[in-house]
Amino acid sequence: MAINETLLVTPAAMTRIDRAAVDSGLDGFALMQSAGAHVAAVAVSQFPEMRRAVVMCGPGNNGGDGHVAARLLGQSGVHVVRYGRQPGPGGDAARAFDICPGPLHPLADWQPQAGDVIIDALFGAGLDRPVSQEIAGVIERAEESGTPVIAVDLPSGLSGRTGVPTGACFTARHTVTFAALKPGHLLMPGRALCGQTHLCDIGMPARLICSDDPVWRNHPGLYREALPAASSAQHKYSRGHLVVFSGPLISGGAARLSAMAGLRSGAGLVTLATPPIAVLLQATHLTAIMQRAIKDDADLTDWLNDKRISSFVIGPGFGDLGKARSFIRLLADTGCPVVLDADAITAFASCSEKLSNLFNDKLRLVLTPHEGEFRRLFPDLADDETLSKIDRARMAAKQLNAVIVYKGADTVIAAPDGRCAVNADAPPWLATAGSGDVLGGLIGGLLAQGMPPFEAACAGVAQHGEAGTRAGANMTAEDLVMEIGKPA
Ligand SMILES: NC(=O)C1=CN([C@@H]2O[C@H](COP(=O)(O)OP(=O)(O)OC[C@H]3O[C@@H](n4cnc5c(N)ncnc54)[C@H](OP(=O)(O)O)[C@@H]3O)[C@@H](O)[C@H]2O)[C@H](O)CC1
Ligand SMILES: [K+]
Repeated sequence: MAINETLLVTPAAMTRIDRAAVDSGLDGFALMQSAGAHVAAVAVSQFPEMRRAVVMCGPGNNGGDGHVAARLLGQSGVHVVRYGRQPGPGGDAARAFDICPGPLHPLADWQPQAGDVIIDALFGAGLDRPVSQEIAGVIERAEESGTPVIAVDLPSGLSGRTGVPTGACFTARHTVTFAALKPGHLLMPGRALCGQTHLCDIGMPARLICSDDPVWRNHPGLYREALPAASSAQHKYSRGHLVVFSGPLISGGAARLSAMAGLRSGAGLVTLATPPIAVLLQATHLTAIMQRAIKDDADLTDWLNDKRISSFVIGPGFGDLGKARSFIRLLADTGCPVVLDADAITAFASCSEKLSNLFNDKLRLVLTPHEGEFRRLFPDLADDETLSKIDRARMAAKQLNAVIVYKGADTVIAAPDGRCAVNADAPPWLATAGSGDVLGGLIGGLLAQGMPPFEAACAGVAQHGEAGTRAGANMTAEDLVMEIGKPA
């Protein structure tokens, strides 16, 4: 018996798991009884002031969980009213319906009353189309009346695969789900529509909660063993040398944030490669970070003969898109890991194939696009509404032979071999100017210390979130940088 807190299981995979459980001799009805009991327990504990449990039941097993919850709530003295559709004969849901006393009213009859709490057991993993007009009307009434909703497995209307509603959708205060989370519980807007998600153990054996195409919640198990270990035998060059490219006079701050983040991540040295015109200005701001004046391709080619450089970050505040493209071509020839952010991503807008040819020797390219930058590079993927953010990131990673860090409140990290993680632990105040520059530098610094790209990206995203949490609301990107590398 278990839950898996780090594996994300699609609704289709969860259906296969359910089937495997029953095939292996487990009692499907017992799983449903346990699911319904967890729902009832959340209702009672979260809404002690509840006057009426309004249990809305759909035709499938999600509805079955609802009938179980209704029966248990009734037995514990809660006033229960049930709405919805009777399940077809023969299955577990029919059994749950049969043993739950009291009438089942047509859904459209529900009129909100003070003290109502809705238990939404209309659709869960089986949702495969937009909800009907009738249900959309009920959802609207629930919203207008402010009636709190507890969703069973998923808020009805939300795709558990994509995290995007198929049409109208409940907004839940709590969602009670079972055995493992689905992508839709973490991807936006799904995570917000779920409210607080409770992952409950219903007795599914741990050996069955698996996937042949795993997507993970970002967690230390993905990168812990690859983290750089400080040793007394090291000198500064052996701890890695990160180079960050600075833009012109007006936008040099972004590269400074990246450089500081790289240094705080543990890299031994960080050098800003700065256009000559901005060297003096940057020098007034820098202490531990070194500088090298780099005017053009010739300067850069000359410098790149120095084999003590370990990784590069280019893009934050860089400005000149043509220059970015030609610099990136030169960086590709070094064989070192490279992080492309901001302007370095935009530099390949609608011509991502030019980039894919440059880094196809081994995995050493990391891109950190936000939504707009991703769309610029991959307009077809961004516009394909059948794809989830996970699908998009994975396809982009494959196309470019790169690790894609598709940023947002639900940052997705994908590698070309299909490895994929969703980060859901960053505080909302990370969405602030300069925060992305910090992330790029942090990942660049971990790469400089020899971490492989997927692990460096997962660790960088996690450490970025942890630093944000320590820095607190209203932090600035400067505050964020100073929290990197501090103990949790
Ligand atoms: N994870 C577990 O271990 C357990 C999960 N349980 C619960 O089971 C549901 C999944 O149950 P399932 O019967 O597979 O699916 P649903 O109840 O979500 O949907 C049932 C059918 O509804 C139809 N459908 C789908 N979308 C719509 C829509 N928009 N409008 C109308 N009808 C819709 C569809 O059937 P059709 O024949 O009409 O196509 C669905 O098949 C899971 O979410 C958990 O709550 C178990 O109880 C315990 C174990
Ligand atoms: K539901």
